[in-house]
Amino acid sequence: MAASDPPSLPGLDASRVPGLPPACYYIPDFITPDEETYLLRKVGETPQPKWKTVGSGRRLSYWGGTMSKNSVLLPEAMPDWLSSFPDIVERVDAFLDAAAAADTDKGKSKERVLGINQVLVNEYQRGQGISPHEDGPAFRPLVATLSLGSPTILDIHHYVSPTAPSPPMIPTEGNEGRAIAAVPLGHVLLMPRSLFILTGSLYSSHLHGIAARERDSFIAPERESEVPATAQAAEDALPRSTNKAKAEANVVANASLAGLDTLPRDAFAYERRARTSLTFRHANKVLKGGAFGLATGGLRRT
Ligand SMILES: O=C(O)CCC(=O)C(=O)O
Ligand SMILES: [Fe+2]
Repeated sequence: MAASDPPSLPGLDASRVPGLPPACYYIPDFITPDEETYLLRKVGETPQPKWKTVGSGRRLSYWGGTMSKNSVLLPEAMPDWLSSFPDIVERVDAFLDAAAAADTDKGKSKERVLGINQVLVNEYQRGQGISPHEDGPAFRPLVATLSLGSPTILDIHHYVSPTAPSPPMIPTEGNEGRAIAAVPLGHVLLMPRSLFILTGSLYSSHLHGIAARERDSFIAPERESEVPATAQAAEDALPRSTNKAKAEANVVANASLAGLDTLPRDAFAYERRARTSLTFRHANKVLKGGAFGLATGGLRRT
């Protein structure tokens, strides 16, 4: 597999988010509540100088190394809290290897499907988001994101062709001026402890972002069958959402994978709390020679 080829993950077919371009996958409860608490505590212990504040105040930190100006990873050892207990880096890598190995050809390959060499931690306070962006060609076109602390909704955006007739657009930031459609292509509900995997054309020719807002409302896509009569009692017990709430709610493409399809098709809302995400990825170019290479290679830290 060339570094730029999206992997095939046949073992994850049942977790593929329907109704979106190829491909993204949603795995609920990838870690336990105890592991979530532990990881949040360790992120909270991050020394101040390791944080970088960006955008509307969101903080981020890099583990495993930082990228040089010319997109080369300047490697550093992964901390124990990501590599030993919990063995989260190995767990994500092994999970993806197993998903690819369901395809017999790929099973013979010794190369890891992702081969995590960097973990990006994003910490969002209530109301903060991340503007639509691509993760870019410096990384293998497969990323896995673990969510901690609060649910959120991730939006998938698409570019509009410059010849499209007066499309509604949103301002672009660093996307070579390409216009982005104002209305996202789709939404994915990211619950705490879930793993979200983004690859293929969703990685390489779409954008993703999180709207800066304090509450999210969402609804499952239309279902083929109506709620069966036997579910009526359960349905009556729940507050019904108004038509207005339904019209304003984000239709979340992974509703069935997140277990929402067992509920009446109502609009749900929640207040966002602080959320931390851990994004596992593979930088394609890594500086060889560690500190020596750094001293002699003339690479500058970003
Ligand atoms: O917080 C997330 O789930 C997404 C983070 C992200 O897309 C990024 O940092 O590139
Ligand atoms: Fe991203």
